Amino acid sequence: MIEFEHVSKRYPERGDALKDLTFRLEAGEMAFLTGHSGAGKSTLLKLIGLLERPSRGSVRVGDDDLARLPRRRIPAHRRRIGMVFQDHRLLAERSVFDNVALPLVTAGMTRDDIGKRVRAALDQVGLLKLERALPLTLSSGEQQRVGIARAVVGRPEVILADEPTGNLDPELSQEIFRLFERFHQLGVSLLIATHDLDLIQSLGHRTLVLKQGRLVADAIPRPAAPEPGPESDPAPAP
Ligand SMILES: Nc1ncnc2c1ncn2[C@@H]1O[C@H](COP(=O)(O)OP(=O)(O)OP(=O)(O)O)[C@@H](O)[C@H]1O
Repeated sequence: MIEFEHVSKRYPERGDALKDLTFRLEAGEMAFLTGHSGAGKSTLLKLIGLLERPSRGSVRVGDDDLARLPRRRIPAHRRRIGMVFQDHRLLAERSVFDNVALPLVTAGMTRDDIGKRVRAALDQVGLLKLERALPLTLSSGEQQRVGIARAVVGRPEVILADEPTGNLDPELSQEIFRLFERFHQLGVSLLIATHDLDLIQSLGHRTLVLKQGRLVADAIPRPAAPEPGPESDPAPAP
């Protein structure tokens, strides 16, 4: 569960990025976050990952009020969250395996456990055969799947994705969103910031819309009505 209560975020040099946001994402829920460039999407995700702190209001993740989380528990909090970025942020000189292993190495896991977890994560994203490859030898869709494997390798409760398909064509974007839906079916909570309105519309999950830092809509989009065909044309007058 993620809960924002009257959250505002002000960057001293730029002013308000988020204004009085209140919403709740239930455990296991999948939702999209959309809005114009500069609307505050990345800032909202950063508050959940504790990469930024709110200026006002409270953010809760599970039982934790993030403002009261002791410093020593911040690494454990970050491990509950898998982050996926538009630009993958992979280490170019390290193999796919090493990139995915990184969060587990940082967490001090044993080599055996790391091997098992990394291969399971690569299997989930369909990249088991490429574990020795270097990221730059992969397509952008494959690189993004490595980024997703790295995000899920620690078995997070929450996945936050910031424009994960920003660099991908529509077919690869579909593939990435199908992967996210699979994690959703496994019980992971997901909040995905995206500009891809067609995909949002077609998938029919809850969508939060930000405009200049305010939450201006929170609803499940209905699929677009089909264009009226000839059979639905009104009968000609006799
Ligand atoms: N570290 C920062 N320091 C100062 N201002 C920032 C910082 N990060 C974001 N901002 C400002 O906060 C506002 C919201 O930015 P944010 O990146 O959250 O929007 P966004 O909706 O993710 O945009 P985009 O879709 O372009 O990524 C913008 O005006 C931006 O300039």
